This record gives sequence, structure tokens and C-alpha cells, in this order.
Amino acid sequence: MAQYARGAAAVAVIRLRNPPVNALSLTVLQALEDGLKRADADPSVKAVTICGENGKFSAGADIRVFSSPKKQGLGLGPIISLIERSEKPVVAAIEGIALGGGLEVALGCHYRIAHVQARMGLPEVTIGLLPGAEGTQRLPRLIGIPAALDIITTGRHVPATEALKLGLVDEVVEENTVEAAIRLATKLIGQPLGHRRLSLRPVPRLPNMEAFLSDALMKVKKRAQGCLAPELCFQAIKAATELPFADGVRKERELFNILLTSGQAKALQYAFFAERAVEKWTTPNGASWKSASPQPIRKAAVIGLGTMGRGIVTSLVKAKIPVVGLEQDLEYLNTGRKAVMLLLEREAMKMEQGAQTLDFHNPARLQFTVDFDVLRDVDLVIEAVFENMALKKEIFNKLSRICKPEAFLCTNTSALNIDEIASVTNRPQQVIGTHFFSPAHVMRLLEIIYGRHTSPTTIATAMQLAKVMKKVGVVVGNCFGFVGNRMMFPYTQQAVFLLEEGSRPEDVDRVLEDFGFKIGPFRMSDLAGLDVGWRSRKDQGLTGPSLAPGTPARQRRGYRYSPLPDLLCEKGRFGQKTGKGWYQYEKAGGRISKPDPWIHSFLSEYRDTHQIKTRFIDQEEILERCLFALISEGFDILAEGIASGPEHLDVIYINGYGWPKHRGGPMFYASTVGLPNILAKLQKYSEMHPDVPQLRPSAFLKKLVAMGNPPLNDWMSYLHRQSNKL
Ligand SMILES: CCCCCCC/C=C/C(=O)SCCNC(=O)CCNC(=O)[C@H](O)C(C)(C)COP(=O)(O)OP(=O)(O)OC[C@H]1O[C@@H](n2cnc3c(N)ncnc32)[C@H](O)[C@@H]1OP(=O)(O)O
Repeated sequence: MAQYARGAAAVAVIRLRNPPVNALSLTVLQALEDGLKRADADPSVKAVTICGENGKFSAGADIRVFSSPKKQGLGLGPIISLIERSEKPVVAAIEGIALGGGLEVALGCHYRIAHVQARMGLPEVTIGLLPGAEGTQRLPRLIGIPAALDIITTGRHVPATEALKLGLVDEVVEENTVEAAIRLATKLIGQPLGHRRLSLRPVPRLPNMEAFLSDALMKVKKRAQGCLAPELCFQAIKAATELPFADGVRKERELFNILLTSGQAKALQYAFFAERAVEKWTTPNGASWKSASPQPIRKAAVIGLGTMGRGIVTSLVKAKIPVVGLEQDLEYLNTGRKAVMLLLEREAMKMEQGAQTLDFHNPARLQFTVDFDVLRDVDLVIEAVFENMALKKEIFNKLSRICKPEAFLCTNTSALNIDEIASVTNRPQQVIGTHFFSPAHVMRLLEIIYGRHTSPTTIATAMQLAKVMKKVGVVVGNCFGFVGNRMMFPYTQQAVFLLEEGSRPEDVDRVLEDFGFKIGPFRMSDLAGLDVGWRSRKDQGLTGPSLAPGTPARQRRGYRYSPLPDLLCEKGRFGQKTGKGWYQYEKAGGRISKPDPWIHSFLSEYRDTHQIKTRFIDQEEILERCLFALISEGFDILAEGIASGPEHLDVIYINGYGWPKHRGGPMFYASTVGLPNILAKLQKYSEMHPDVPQLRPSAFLKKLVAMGNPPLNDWMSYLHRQSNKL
């Protein structure tokens, strides 16, 4: 709702009220309209101030409304016109946030005052929409086309000080913003308002408008990577340069409706809520975010300053947590220290652009050592040495003797067994897996893996740490590869099998990149280094000296196996780092991939050697085999209780594996394709490849289909229900 009150003798104050972020629900809009009409009708009211309850102006439209049947009544635009037409001056008092429809309300006001800590923006593009309450037509009239394009097509939040420079607000105050707005409103009584009505202003012209727009469109499309909203935002802003206000608004509405009914908006809005849902973690034994309290982390340590450790130290420093970096000897320590300092200098430069500072030269904030004794007083340790169980156990045993009893011990691993690591410590309840993604100071995902003995407090503390580091923490159970890498395995396995059967690396990558992945599986493998998987396969006895003599080349443990990646490694083709992998690069360490004729002839020789019949494989089959195998693994993970809902898998894939956000994550995508369709295709591919268990549809997927293909939100409630159709 919105509360109507008197702020001063002649000033009415309309306060938007809908906790926690004053989202504009239909009720709030109705109350806003009522308040405006009441102020207009009351001759003793000479001016109006609009503000938000609890120090927040508004986070914009209630996103849930867009998927409700009542969305036909979305009438914010006419209310904003009503504000603008008012003969009494209306001043917006912006505290906290004014986002989306919230900022559009402020744009309808005649004046805008913001608190110095407020942030403003039109983030509709991030949920697959455009500012559909006349914002695409008013903002360019206020701040010009280049700034409006930037704000609307990126959805970024603009700090108050920048908003003032752009002319988005008239004044920035450090005091009580509502009181300042009431004072301004009082001063404005009786003053002419015509020039303050943005709809009546022309869009500022640029000398080279056409060239500017065509260049801007190219940039927007490149950044969008298949997402529709940025381009439609652009079209709406372009309309502002070509059409009178009312026609521009009509065009905006038309484009908004296209987006509103698109699958992409649904997927992006699902992703918005999924990211928030995973914060409310639970485990199968009843531990939950509701009852567990995180412990404060006043000082942390990172063991191992390789690629991962450096990124983790950087993240901790950015989160203002004092940190000690530890290496095995002085040589490694100095290399690691230099690399960390370089990363931090770069981060500091980026932060300076946003008027923020990063303090890392103070030894109380960042310290480097080779001495484990320095870790006596830390509250939490993140071990980030390479993936070797024996080494990790040795370190954890040492830590459990040195660290204070209440310290938490985290292992950065992408696959190893947390229980086995915890077993060598005197505090298995305080041991937890923290799987960072590379580069760790950039990637948002943090997979948090609880073991059999991990306490709820430890999980809550790791989740809190993720939040402080501005990462998305997702709590998952302990199994080989956890969630992300476990689902990735069948995907990359299919990609390699497709090469055996006739595809080329660039064919497979193109299909998956066209689908929206930032990078296809072979380019990804070249980037990460083929030697990483090779080492793991050797450890598992799948290749290398421990492989039993006489093992068939293309079979392991009775199932199909492709030795192709091992063969490339044996030839020293590790990917970008060696200049050759599935592609060729301009030099070792080069980044521009080119299809490699050597790989093409190597593949055809390989197929001849193993008498594999080659065939043309179409895009549909490439996509379905890679994605559906991954999705089927996802259903197994849900059935085993490794993750507590499909949102967890989707958040992991969007934030850690380059899954296109506008497709909502693999499980959401499965729900849009339809579970019966996925099941039918997996059954078909599984019949074609009976020696590939990863193509056999998950029992949980089959169950959901038998239970009538329920909506994604209901899947988990079917886990333990009996089905007589199976
Ligand atoms: C009535 C129809 C009018 C039609 C107008 C058409 C044109 C206008 C379109 C829009 O305005 S679209 C919405 C644009 N706004 C956004 O995209 C903002 C989204 N929110 C955020 O970015 C963040 O939530 C925040 C506001 C910056 C706050 O971040 P913080 O980290 O502090 O808290 P969160 O955990 O993210 O959020 C708290 C709580 O609030 C819920 N929530 C936030 N924003 C919305 C929203 N716009 N609609 C509905 N719910 C919202 C969020 O889900 C959290 O809920 P719980 O998890 O606690 O249940």
C-alpha cells in the first residue's frame, strides 16, 4: 500500500509501503493513485512528496506480478503521467534504492532529491523486460541518449553522486531526504512546472545520431549473447529519438508486451528468485538456514597460492577480511605474493573508478607466510592446494593440531571426498568443502559442500562468507564431483563421443555456443587445460600406468570410454597453455582458437583404427545428447538428496558453468522442453548407445513423467510419492 500523510502544512507525503523493498504491487499502485487524487482534490495541499517506507524508495514492479494472471492490469504508465500532469509540484525523495518502476515513478515527479547512499537504475533488462512505464521515453529526455542507453541496456545501479553528475537527480543530500524534499516542495509552491515535465521535453540531439545508434546497436547485440531484452531496450530508446512522446510510449508498450510473453523473461525472472531461494538452504537431516547462526570471521587464512588460492585471497581482501596467505616454501610464497599483489592492484584500479578504495598494503589486512604457526589465531582456513587426497589429508591433520578449536577448516576441491578429509581432523563438524570457480575473484559461484559430520553452524558460516565475498553460495551434499562437475561429466563425455562418431570440435562448440553457452566444451577444455582431467583419470585408474594390461582401448569397467583426450595429452596438446589442444592457437598461452587440420586428420585416422562408422550428426542430436545427458544426471542428484531443489542446480550452472541465464538453467530448460520429450529422446539415444549409462534416463525423471509432468516447483514433492504407473 501507500501511506498518505501531511509532511508540512501544505505538503502531502505519499509513502510507498510494501516490505521489504516497497515493490509496486497492484495494491501499492492503487494506493499511490488514490493518494495522488486525494492531494489533487484537497485545496489545502499545495505540493506533494513521494518517498518509500524504511529508507527505500522502491525496487520497482513486484516481479511476481509478471507471471500472474492479473498482469493485464499493469497500469503504472498512466499513474506516472498523472504525477507529471499534476499542477502541484511533486518531489521524489529517493533513499536506498529507486529501481525499475520505482525510478520511473521518480522520473514522473517534477524534482528528484536523493540521499548520498542511494542507488538508482532500470534493471528490467536483467529480468528479460524493458522499462515499460514510459521510462525508455523519459530517461533519454532527461540525461540524453548515450547515458540512457548505458543505464537501460545494462541495468546497472547508478550511485547518487553519479546520478547527480548525469542530471538524473537535482540534488544529493546527506541529511534526512524526506525532510529535504518537503522543504524543496514548499519552496516550489506556485512556481511554473512546464519545463519540469519530461514528456514535454525534446530528446537532446547528437551531431552524429545515426552513426552513434548503429555503433551502439552492434555493441548491445554483442553483449547480449542471444538474450532478446537488451536489443528491444535499444529499439525503445531509438523510438524516443524518432517519435513524439505519445508514439514512443506506444512503441515501448508494444516491445514490452513482446518481452513479457517471451520465454526468456520467464527464465530470467525464475533465475532471479532461484538465486534468492538458494540462500534459504536446508539439508536432508533437517539442518536449515532458519535455525543455524553463522560465526563471525575476523581473520582467515588461505593455504596454497596457486591460481585458485590467489583469487581466493583477493576475494577475502575485497571483502575486508584480514587474511594470511601460506605457501610451502619461500620461492612459491614470493611468486604467489607477487601474483596476489598484481590482482589486487588491478581490482583497486577498477574500484577507484567507482569511487571506492581497497586497502591491501597494511600487514594487518594481508600477510604472507611459510609458517603454519601464524594460523593459530585465524577463525577460518581455506586450503587451496592441488587436488591430491594424500596432500590434503596431511594439511588438514596439521591444521587440526595448530588452529584454535573453534576455527573452521574449508577445502577448496572440485571433486574430492569431504568426509575423508574431515576424518583426519579433531573437528569433522567444522570441516566443509568450498568449491571456488576460476578465476576465484571474478566468478560468483561458491559450491558449499557439507560432509556427514558438518554442523549447521559451519554451513551457515560458509554461506555468510559467500555473501560477504559477494558470491552466490549453494549448499550441496558430498558426492564425486558434487553438483556442478558431476553434471558436467556426461555433457563433456557426449561431446567427445560425438567426435568419435563424426563431428568436429568446432561443430559441437558452435551448437552449444549458439544455444547460449559462453564457450563450448572443447574451447572450455582448451582453456582449463586438458592435463587437469588427464591427471584425474590417471588417479582413477582409467588411463596411464595403473591401467590393467589388456584393457580394451574404448571400454572401461564394461562401458564405453573414449581415450581421445588422453591421446591428445600424450602428444603434449594441453590446450591454450601449449598452443595446441582441440584447436590450434597463435602461440603457447594464445587465446584465439582456430580449427586445426591436424585434429581433423587425427580424428579420421582414429575412427579408421577403431573401425568407427562415421556419419553426419545434425545440430539437434549434438544439442540433445549433450544437454539431456547433463539434465538426466541432475534428476539423479535431486533424487539422491545431494541438492534440495532444481533451483540449486540452475543457480550453479548459470553462475559457474556459463549456462545462458535467459534459458533459466538446465532444470528450468528441461521444464520448458517438457519432461516427456526429454525422456523420449534419452530413451532413443540410450537404445542407440546401450553401453553409455549416462544416456539412460534417470528414474526420477521417469517418475515425474509417469506422475503427469508436474511443474518444476512441485518436482521435489513427488520424490517420495508412490507411482503405480512405473
Ligand atoms: C505492478 C506492475 C507495474 C508494471 C510496470 C512495468 C515496468 C516496470 C518494471 C519493473 O519495475 S521490473 C522490476 C525491476 N526491479 C528489479 O529488478 C529489482 C530487483 N531487486 C533487486 O535487485 C534486489 O532485490 C534489491 C532491490 C537491490 C535488494 O537487494 P538485497 O540483496 O538487499 O535483497 P534481496 O534478497 O535481493 O531482496 C529482498 C527480498 O525482496 C524481494 N524482491 C526484491 N525486489 C523485488 C521485486 N522487484 N519484486 C518482488 N520481490 C522483490 C526478493 O525476492 C527478496 O525476497 P525474499 O527472498 O526475502 O523472499
